[in-house]
Amino acid sequence: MRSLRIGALWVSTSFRAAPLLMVIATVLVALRAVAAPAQTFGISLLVEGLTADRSATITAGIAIIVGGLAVSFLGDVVAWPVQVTAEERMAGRVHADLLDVTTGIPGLTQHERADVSDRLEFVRERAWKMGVGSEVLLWLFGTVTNTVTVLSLLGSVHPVLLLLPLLGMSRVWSAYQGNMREQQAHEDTMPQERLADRLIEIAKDPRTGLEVRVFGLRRVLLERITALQAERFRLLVAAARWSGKVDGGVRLLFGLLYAAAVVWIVIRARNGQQTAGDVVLVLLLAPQVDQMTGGIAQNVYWIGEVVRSFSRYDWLREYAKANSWRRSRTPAPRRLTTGIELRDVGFAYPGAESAVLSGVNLTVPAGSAVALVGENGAGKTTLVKLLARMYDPTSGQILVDGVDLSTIEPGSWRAGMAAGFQDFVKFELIAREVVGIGDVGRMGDVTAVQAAVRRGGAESVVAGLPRGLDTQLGKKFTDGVELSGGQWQRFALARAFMREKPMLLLLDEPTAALDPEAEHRLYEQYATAARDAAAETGGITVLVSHRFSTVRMADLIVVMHHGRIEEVGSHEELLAAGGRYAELFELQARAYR
Ligand SMILES: Nc1ncnc2c1ncn2[C@@H]1O[C@H](COP(=O)(O)OP(=O)(O)OP(=O)(O)O)[C@@H](O)[C@H]1O
Repeated sequence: MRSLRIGALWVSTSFRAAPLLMVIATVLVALRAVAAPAQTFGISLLVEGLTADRSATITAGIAIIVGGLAVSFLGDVVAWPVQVTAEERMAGRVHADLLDVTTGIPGLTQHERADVSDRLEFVRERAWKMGVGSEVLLWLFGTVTNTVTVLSLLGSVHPVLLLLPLLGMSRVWSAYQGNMREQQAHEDTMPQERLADRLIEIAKDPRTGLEVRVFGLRRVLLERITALQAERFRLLVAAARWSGKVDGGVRLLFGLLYAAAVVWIVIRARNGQQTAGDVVLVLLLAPQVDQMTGGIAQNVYWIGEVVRSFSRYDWLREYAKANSWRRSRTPAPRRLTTGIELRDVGFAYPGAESAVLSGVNLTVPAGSAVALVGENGAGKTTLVKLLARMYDPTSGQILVDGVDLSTIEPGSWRAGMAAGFQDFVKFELIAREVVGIGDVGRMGDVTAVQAAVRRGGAESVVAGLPRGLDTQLGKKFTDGVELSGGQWQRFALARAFMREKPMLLLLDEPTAALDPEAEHRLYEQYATAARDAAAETGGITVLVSHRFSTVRMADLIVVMHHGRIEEVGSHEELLAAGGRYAELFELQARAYR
């Protein structure tokens, strides 16, 4: 059942990529596959006509030879460009499909589970092999047509000769076994390959270059990479040796049988049991059989690769379907009336044994700004990710105006959300796009982009760019401008402020690269605007910061400790309570005095 589905996926993807071209290519391939054996048959007719002096047979023979030649010529001229274009379309289609399926998965679980992310990586890396699917499909069709024609001709001379292609198939078997072994070796050495690649990246990436040099890691990295590669090559070479030996033996055996068949048919002809035309036919067809089985043997690898690639792609589609949160259909509310409530929320990262959050109970009223504080690893970012619904809680519920977040359609929930993170992405685009993508629908609206730049405090950065908002950012481009960490961060903030009145604004240390004063100014400015917007939409702001001068501006401060909520209240309430918050606040205040 699954193999049928994979076969159908292969054929349908090929024809969907270039329908007309594939139909033309299929017809041409069929004609070419029949042309060579037909010409051989024409030659045997010609010989027979000449030896028996039958002009009708001679004419038929010549007509078939000339027809075959014409078809081969036409096929050679037209088929090539048609096939190349179809292949290009197929490669494009496969990459687009793959990207569509992968980015369509709404959650992040697939990145957390090593087994899933390994398979995902494997699908991506080997995607180009699906891209040759149309070529292999056409080849397969041509080979089947060619085989049927050759077999009918051989069988018409003597059925025993059908053993020849049958035995030739042992070459296909040996090639298949060899390829399976080599493929297995490749899969077995994937962890070493990936680790070596990662270490190579660390060794040469300018972003890691600083630490690599400061700590003198070059030698350690090189030794690790060499050891990993040596281990990999050892396994790969062992597999290649095995298939070389088996295939060589089988080919030798086939060659001997082929020689015996030729001798046998000549003896029969001398005894008057076969005609001269038959001998010619076998002599000319035997190399074609050899070529055919050799071709199949060589291409078995590619058939296997294409089938394997499509079966991985099929797995990905099934995985995406199972993780598409299809049942989350409720549209997100357009404005919040009560707020967000976390009811006994617990969470463990996929594949992790211990819980990162447990027993989290919290009510965030609509229109309020809440700050999450706590030591490193307390679970603040994790809570933010749950609110963005990157994952669902492993226990408990998050209720949005009383509706379970896990039932809300993820796209509509995120459409009402804006976010800025500490580990923001440096999108190497044009400055105006770097900000504009914060609200794709208004990306082209220059006024909106300028307003977001103002809100994110990025005006001075834009003013310093040679072409202002039209400057290409990033050093991968010849005329691209590279920014400092803080300047990139201001752009990330501006991006977060593109959506003017979000229902949920998540700010997870998006100002960590700014100096405390700049951060304070920015939040003061932002807080006033947010209050106005919140009155209209009931929007909630969730802020994570280690700076108490910022945190104190929030309506509600949540102190987290070891994945639990320890204290909740306003700045004044928490100071008066004299708990962890008061202690941490005092520590930080003293440091600044
Ligand atoms: N993707 C992940 N997979 C497994 N564990 C994770 C993952 N991300 C974070 N953790 C673990 O979850 C715990 C909480 O991490 P989290 O990032 O939520 O803390 P945080 O309070 O935001 O810390 P910080 O102040 O350092 O940003 C940590 O112990 C961390 O090791």
